[in-house]
Amino acid sequence: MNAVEIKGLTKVYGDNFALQDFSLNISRGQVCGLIGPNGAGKTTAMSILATLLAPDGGTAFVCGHDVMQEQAMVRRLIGYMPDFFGVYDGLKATEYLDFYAAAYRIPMADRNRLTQDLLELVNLSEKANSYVDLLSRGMKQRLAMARCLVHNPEVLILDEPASGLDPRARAEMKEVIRHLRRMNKTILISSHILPELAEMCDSIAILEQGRLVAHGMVDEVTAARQGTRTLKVEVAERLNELLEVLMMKPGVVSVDGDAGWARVAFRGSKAAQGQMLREIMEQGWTVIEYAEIKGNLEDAFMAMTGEGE
Ligand SMILES: Nc1ncnc2c1ncn2[C@@H]1O[C@H](COP(=O)(O)OP(=O)(O)OP(=O)(O)O)[C@@H](O)[C@H]1O
Repeated sequence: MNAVEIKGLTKVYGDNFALQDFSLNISRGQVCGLIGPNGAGKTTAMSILATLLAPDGGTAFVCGHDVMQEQAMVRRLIGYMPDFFGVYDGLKATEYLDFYAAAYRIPMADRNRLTQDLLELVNLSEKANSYVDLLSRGMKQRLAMARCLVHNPEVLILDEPASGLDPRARAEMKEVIRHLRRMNKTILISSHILPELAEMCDSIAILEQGRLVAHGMVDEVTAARQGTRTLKVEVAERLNELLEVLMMKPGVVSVDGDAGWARVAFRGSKAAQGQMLREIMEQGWTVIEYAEIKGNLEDAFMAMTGEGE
């Protein structure tokens, strides 16, 4: 049985598909990186898995339990770290963890040891008596990570745990995640920072506009992406309409718009690339620039997920 089984998940807001027929399996003990640009649907997928949001279609199971039908069970099995969270003023780090441990009904006699162990795990022991609102951002993120571990969950759902951290704080966060991996936790972790995720993940799933565009072991996805080129298509007018048209063209993997130009992830022959240019010109666009954005693999990944320039 997979630790996470997502099948055909769909979530619609008005006429915007936050998730469209999204399927993903994660085996036990695996670390899966969920990559995508802003608005791709990562938080939506994670909120559904965390039982906090109902999908409009599809199913999701955590260790065989249905997130819609067996919410209490699923909540015991998961540790969820949201992308935004608050900390309480006037609580020290130990009190903060103790509060959450009490909420999970951990016996009082065990809580002292538990909070100490968790603080050690996230390398915050020396801040045990510091007020949480006075901790640095990186420390708060690590404390939040400790918080989602109080009930020793099987599966961790970490929504951009490294966002906004400086390189040193990111490295510390990575170390914590490596440690959790060694503890055989199943982890779904989202990020914009693919190279960092690739290092610590077994598999990678790439979401674009609510759809899964690639999924596999890190090496497989990396190899498959090597055949993908990023094209710059600059037009004089009607960019938004062009984005929609391009999305329908053969070979186009994803599209997003920038200041006056479209960034197109394209997989296909040079002839197909030329054909695409001919078609958009025939459809009335004045194309100012049509060029391949060169870069290394990491740049290509970043471009694919809307982060590259
Ligand atoms: N409550 C909501 N009401 C309306 N639209 C929403 C709501 N929540 C999310 N969306 C839309 O759903 C899409 C997916 O959003 P989501 O937050 O899941 O993306 P994301 O990949 O987590 O992005 P980010 O990297 O910015 O956190 C976006 O287009 C977003 O605007």
